[in-house]
Amino acid sequence: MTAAAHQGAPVRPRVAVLGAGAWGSAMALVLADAGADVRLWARRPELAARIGRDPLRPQNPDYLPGVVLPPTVSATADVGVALDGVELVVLAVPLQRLREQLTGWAGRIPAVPVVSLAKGVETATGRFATEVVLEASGVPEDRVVALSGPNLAAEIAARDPAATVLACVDEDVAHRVADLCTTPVFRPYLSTDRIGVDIAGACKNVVALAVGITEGAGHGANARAAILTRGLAETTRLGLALGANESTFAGLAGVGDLVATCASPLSRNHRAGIALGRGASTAEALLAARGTAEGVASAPAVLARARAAGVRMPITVEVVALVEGRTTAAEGAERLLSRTRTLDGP
Ligand SMILES: NC(=O)C1=CN([C@@H]2O[C@H](COP(=O)(O)OP(=O)(O)OC[C@H]3O[C@@H](n4cnc5c(N)ncnc54)[C@H](OP(=O)(O)O)[C@@H]3O)[C@@H](O)[C@H]2O)C=CC1
Ligand SMILES: O=C(CO)COP(=O)(O)O
Repeated sequence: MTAAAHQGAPVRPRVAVLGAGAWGSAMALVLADAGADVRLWARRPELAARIGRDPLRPQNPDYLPGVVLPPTVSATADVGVALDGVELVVLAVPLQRLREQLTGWAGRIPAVPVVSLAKGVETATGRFATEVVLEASGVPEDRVVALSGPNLAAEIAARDPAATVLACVDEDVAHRVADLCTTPVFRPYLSTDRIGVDIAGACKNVVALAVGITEGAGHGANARAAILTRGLAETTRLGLALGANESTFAGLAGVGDLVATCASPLSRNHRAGIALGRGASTAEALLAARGTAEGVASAPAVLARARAAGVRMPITVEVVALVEGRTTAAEGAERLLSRTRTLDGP
């Protein structure tokens, strides 16, 4: 027994956050505020060193400039150190890099709940985030949790109030994770629709690109609302075809995240979309995003998955054509407006 436990001091749970970008660092802050000792893994040793330079005031200037993390967050570039003795693992690696990281960590992830933060579709396989986690880590489905919702990292790091969804086929596991990350300003809701939450998160980045494109092309609030709403309709259609619950798309991970991402200048996908709408190339738009804009790589994979399932996603079709340099924003808008009349709803 430790000296602290002898003296009756509460033992803080230990958790690992693997990935020290904006979202991993912001979630490290949430988990520490909720009472955990957090090991934040950075892939670059120099970033781990920079985060921990003043251990009483850890900071990640690369991704959350100006934010002082709680002193119960420590950074390391050694994944073994990060994972030692933890009761929760949080994966905060961008989706296109997730499989290679998980493969490298094979056999090292302890038998605890594993939370996936990524929002996207793997280009090579068409797999959504928790599908990649299941395949690449071997962690059983009843321990894999998708966390998604309107959660712009900079606002979370500023301790502005937010809500999120924790989805796991085993609701008790989602409850356990919620116990570890609930704070006075961060409120998780629970779901058992893991795949629905994943689909909602991946597709909202594509819709955020489309809304940004509309904005960058100079169109107003009516056009943006139409793209957001019809983007949600096609996302819901894909979700239903892939076995998700319709209610997920009306919830925080669906419409909630769309509203936040499509309205906020903090969203990297939104910023990339605005650049594309103004005529920038995809490479220029990715620079304008200033961070990971998952929608750009994910859009073709979403479309491939939709086509395989026989689902129409006309907005995604136009985003893909623009990202691949095969059309302009104006031509895309014209095609969307002249489509055969259809019913409203998914
Ligand atoms: N930021 C946000 O507001 C939110 C993000 N998300 C999702 O979270 C996920 C992570 O995004 P976020 O933290 O914002 O990303 P950032 O752009 O802030 O950070 C990128 C992270 O990816 C790492 N990285 C880059 N290349 C590789 C590689 N080859 N292998 C492993 N790691 C690599 C970077 O490490 P290094 O510094 O060493 O290059 C860094 O930790 C995304 O799927 C995103 O959609 C979800 C909700 C909110
Ligand atoms: O997912 C997010 C907010 O919920 C972050 O959006 P971006 O990746 O577009 O910045």
